Amino acid sequence: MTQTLTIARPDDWHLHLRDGAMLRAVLPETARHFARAIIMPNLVPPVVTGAQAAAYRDRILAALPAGMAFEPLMTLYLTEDTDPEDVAAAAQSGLVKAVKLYPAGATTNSASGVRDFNRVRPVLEKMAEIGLPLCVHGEVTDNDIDIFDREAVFIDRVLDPIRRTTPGLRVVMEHITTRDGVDYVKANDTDLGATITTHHLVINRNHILVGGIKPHYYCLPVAKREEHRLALRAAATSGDARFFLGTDSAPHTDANKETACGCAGCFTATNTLSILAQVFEEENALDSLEGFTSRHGPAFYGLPVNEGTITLTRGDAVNYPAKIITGEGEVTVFDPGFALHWSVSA
Ligand SMILES: NC(=O)N[C@@H](CC(=O)O)C(=O)O
Ligand SMILES: [Zn+2]
Ligand SMILES: [Zn+2]
Repeated sequence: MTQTLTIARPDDWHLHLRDGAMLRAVLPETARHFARAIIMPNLVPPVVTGAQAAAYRDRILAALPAGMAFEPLMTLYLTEDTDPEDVAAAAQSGLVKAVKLYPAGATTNSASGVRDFNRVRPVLEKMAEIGLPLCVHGEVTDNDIDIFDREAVFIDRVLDPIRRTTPGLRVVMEHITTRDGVDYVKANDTDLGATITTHHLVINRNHILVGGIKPHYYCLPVAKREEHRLALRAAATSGDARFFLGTDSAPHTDANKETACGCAGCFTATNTLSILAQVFEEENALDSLEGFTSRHGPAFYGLPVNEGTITLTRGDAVNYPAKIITGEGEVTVFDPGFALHWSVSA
């Protein structure tokens, strides 16, 4: 018997599209299945102003192949020089749906991020006033904090104080990787949500390191112990609307991944929905998949659920390319380590 599942067309609430030739190559991988995505602003130079976001949005739409529909939901990269009035104008025009906080040095292209959180206080207060969400890369950057502890320490030292001193600020904890992140979200009823990636539901830190180093499993925040992966799977499949899909699909060329100092990021746009269907099936939670991929995110952002649908069909092994060819070089598609058997059709 063929099993099928039709759900509202998904959105991706955390996506890296890059620019130029890379953008042209990776955009169709997302637009094939997703109606909208929150577009991360960590280009070089970063997307800081409303004018830069408008120009980036135009470049994304120009890169979209004919016949494909996709709506980029733009974000601004928060710096210590960000002008609260520029943020407010970009939000009020409908162009910008969130502001992204990168602690300086935490991840790819975060050098222009925030060092002194007091300096962005006026922007955060303006955002709380107008209801514009803050998307947070939640890791401290202190040298003396172990990389596997950086998310939990960020929650205590940075995130919780920001939320306490900025009542009404709506926050998305991006790509949570720990039980601590799950618990923090669950302990707070209002103004807080979290995205969970596809790859953090599949890999733990052993996958990166056991049997040889696997650069294509290296991302930030780095995958943690198995108990944390299980906490993420429980949260994603629970039906709790505070948790929603942000793939964090983050293309880097193989040359930049397979090297002595490799870039962080997993490229999952191509096979995310097949992987997620399998994860939710394994957790006996296929009826919660639509909430995670298509309903909880729009609810948090105050946007309508997409009208279109996609259908997932369980059948023979699904074929997907091992690599995407781009004008900058090849990009390896995330390998979940098991055969996939849910295919996607529009
Ligand atoms: N997740 C990653 O490992 N990398 C992202 C940046 C980010 O989301 O932190 C990237 O832009 O490559
Ligand atoms: Zn990040
Ligand atoms: Zn990211």
